[in-house]
Amino acid sequence: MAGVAGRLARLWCSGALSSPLQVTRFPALQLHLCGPAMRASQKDFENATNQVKLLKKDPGNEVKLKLYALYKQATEGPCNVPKPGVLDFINKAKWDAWNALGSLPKETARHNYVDLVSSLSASSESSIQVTPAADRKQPGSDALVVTSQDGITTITLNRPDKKNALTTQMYHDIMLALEAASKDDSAITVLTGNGDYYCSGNDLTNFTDIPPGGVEEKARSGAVLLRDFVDRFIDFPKPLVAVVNGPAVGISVTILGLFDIVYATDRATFHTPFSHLGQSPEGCSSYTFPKIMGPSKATEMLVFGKKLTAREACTQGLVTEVFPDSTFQKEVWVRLKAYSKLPPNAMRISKQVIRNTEKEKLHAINAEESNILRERWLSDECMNAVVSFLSKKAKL
Ligand SMILES: CCCCC/C=C/C(=O)SCCNC(=O)CCNC(=O)[C@H](O)C(C)(C)COP(=O)(O)OP(=O)(O)OC[C@H]1O[C@@H](n2cnc3c(N)ncnc32)[C@H](O)[C@@H]1OP(=O)(O)O
Repeated sequence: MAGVAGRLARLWCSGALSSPLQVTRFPALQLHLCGPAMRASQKDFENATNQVKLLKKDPGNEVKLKLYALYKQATEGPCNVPKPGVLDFINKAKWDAWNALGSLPKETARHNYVDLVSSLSASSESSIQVTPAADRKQPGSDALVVTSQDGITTITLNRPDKKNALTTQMYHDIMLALEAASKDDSAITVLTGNGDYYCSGNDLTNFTDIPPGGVEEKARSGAVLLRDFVDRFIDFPKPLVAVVNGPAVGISVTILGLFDIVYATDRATFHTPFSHLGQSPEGCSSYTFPKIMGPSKATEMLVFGKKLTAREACTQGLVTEVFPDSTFQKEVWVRLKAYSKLPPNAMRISKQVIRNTEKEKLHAINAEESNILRERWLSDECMNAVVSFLSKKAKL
């Protein structure tokens, strides 16, 4: 290793690697330096298919047909299915678009698809980063989108119409995404939301899916899920950043105490209405919040459900920095891209030094909070609050 590093250092100092033209003399390096503009890899393509799901603006039928045709050509080759009947308008339009690509090679179609998606992302003022290549299994549904670029793996909650409320499937998918991110080659991992909310917390309809074992069984499995979920945040080995793009509620707030950095738009609010819901704190907040902001401020939030503005949360240490909403995405991602270029092993080790002494304690607190919540979920107070929300009588 030292030999390779030394040789590279000498080459760098001699100027041999300073010009992009000269890089072509080093094929192994060229592999790492060629981006989508030169050749769209399978990873770029997969990532583009995920980016499409995050477009904010509907690109219109013509572009959607183009995307469809290029996708089919890239994955299946030239059109190979019978032409639909004239009255089957939609399928005929799709067939025509695909068929029009003739014998365009799969690789060219893949490249054109990536280019098209990239131009749409740039023009859609998406709040989501443009993100190629992610070498990972994608989650089971579109409600979570995982992308990787510039040394940053981004996990995006993508249920904007439900304010990014967390379904049971999403808890599982986030755990899988964190597991993959802990092992991938990114330096930093980000959790963020798509749309006007960061996250409205636990999806209250999760409570309606009662298994054959009844509500006790439901509460037991919920507590196991909660404990596993929070454990992943406690153990996450790399710098973990929350990009809080809007209001945050419930568990999406409590776990912020386990993040290394929390950036928030000035539009964000932080709300943990556990008493209103007949519930009790989770995500280790019964420990991290008093530690971060002192016991009485923590009590205002966790017991009395006081909603904090982003600036208040920053003053109290829960948020690292607040940005004006108009420049939030731009400023935050520029900052994170710069951080992601720092030596990843050093960052990982420094995080461990900061966090490891508390890990055991946090696991014990998580176990205790999950047990207490299991009881709370069976209480009349909690059941009434959930029924009230579901019957549209109550909102926070
Ligand atoms: C297994 C682990 C368990 C961990 C324990 C976790 C605890 C928590 O997270 S407690 C916090 C639970 N969250 C809430 O109580 C929030 C409930 N939601 C609301 O009070 C409001 O929806 C709002 C304040 C978040 C937003 O209000 P508004 O801007 O007026 O928007 P709508 O209410 O019309 O919401 C749009 C749409 O989204 C649905 N929705 C929002 N939040 C949730 C949620 N948490 N669970 C389920 N559904 C949610 C809402 O019902 C609307 O749906 P449609 O009516 O179908 O349009």
